[in-house]
Amino acid sequence: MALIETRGLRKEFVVRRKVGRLRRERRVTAAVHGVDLSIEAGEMVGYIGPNGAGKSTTLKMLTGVLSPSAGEVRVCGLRPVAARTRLALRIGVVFGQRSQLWWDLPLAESFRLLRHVYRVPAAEHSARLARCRRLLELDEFLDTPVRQLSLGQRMRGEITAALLHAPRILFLDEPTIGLDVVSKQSVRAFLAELGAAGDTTLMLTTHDLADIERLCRRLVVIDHGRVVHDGTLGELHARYESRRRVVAELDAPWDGAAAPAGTSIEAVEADAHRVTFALHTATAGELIASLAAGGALRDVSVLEPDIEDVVSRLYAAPEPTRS
Ligand SMILES: Nc1ncnc2c1ncn2[C@@H]1O[C@H](COP(=O)(O)OP(=O)(O)OP(=O)(O)O)[C@@H](O)[C@H]1O
Repeated sequence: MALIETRGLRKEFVVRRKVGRLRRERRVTAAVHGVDLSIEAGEMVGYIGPNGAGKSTTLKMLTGVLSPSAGEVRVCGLRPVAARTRLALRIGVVFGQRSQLWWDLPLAESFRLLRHVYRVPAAEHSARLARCRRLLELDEFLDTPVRQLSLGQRMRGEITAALLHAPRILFLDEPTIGLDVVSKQSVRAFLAELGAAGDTTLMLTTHDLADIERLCRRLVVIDHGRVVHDGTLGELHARYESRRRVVAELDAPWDGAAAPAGTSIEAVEADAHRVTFALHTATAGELIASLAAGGALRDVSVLEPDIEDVVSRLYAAPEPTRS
């Protein structure tokens, strides 16, 4: 059985709306609308979607915070709500809004308390903590009360806290939100190493697609509570016909000729000295050879398809074209 398994997972919320001065209307909305997921041990899965798509609601059901309205869910073979305490020993959770640290205590004290909460043998605990201290560079603020930590420092503390009991799955809800560039890179590098080691399964939600590019081979996209894509980033690019591009810098202005076979022209800039080609069936090599044969080629760069671009097209796609 997969480590995370859902079938027809659904969550409805009752929303009460004021209508006129006295009346209240009661409406049921489905935040998660029949999600099927199967995630194997060791996978690193990005769970993305526009605002209000149902990402956090799904994570809450997977971690036992919310009970589903319908459908089946098993995480580490357990029903999350019914077996919440047992599940807590097998999963780690980092939800940006909620802290598992003690606000008034130094970070190191929170880690010490968590060792007792999870009953982790001292030697194992200190080995894991030492690794996080080194990789997440915690030492300079270990003795600082949590309330005085910067967001980036606290997030590094939260990730450590979630890992000290060696969970099989780490769930992260927006782990890099609000962090500066350096902290983002440090968190991503750490999670990449954690995932590469293969013994922790990662599932993360994010609006920062650089997180996905860096960390996740598999991408599950949800919109209006339904899964609209489940596959690799490469498959997403193929499905939305993302193209590699070649930017050619020319000695002489582009003379307006047709694009070489298997390519199209996307932009002509810098007084026609810079031309951007999209590759359809031609390879970059064929295009460059053809331009070089024309004589005026000074420099080229090849641009990989842009994840922001393909995801914004996916979010904007009308309902029927999604699968
Ligand atoms: N407790 C609640 N009561 C009523 N509606 C809710 C509740 N929690 C979430 N919703 C609604 O369910 C939908 C999905 O919300 P959810 O927080 O799961 O989205 P999300 O994909 O995580 O969004 P974001 O990217 O903005 O965090 C939204 O329309 C939201 O307003």
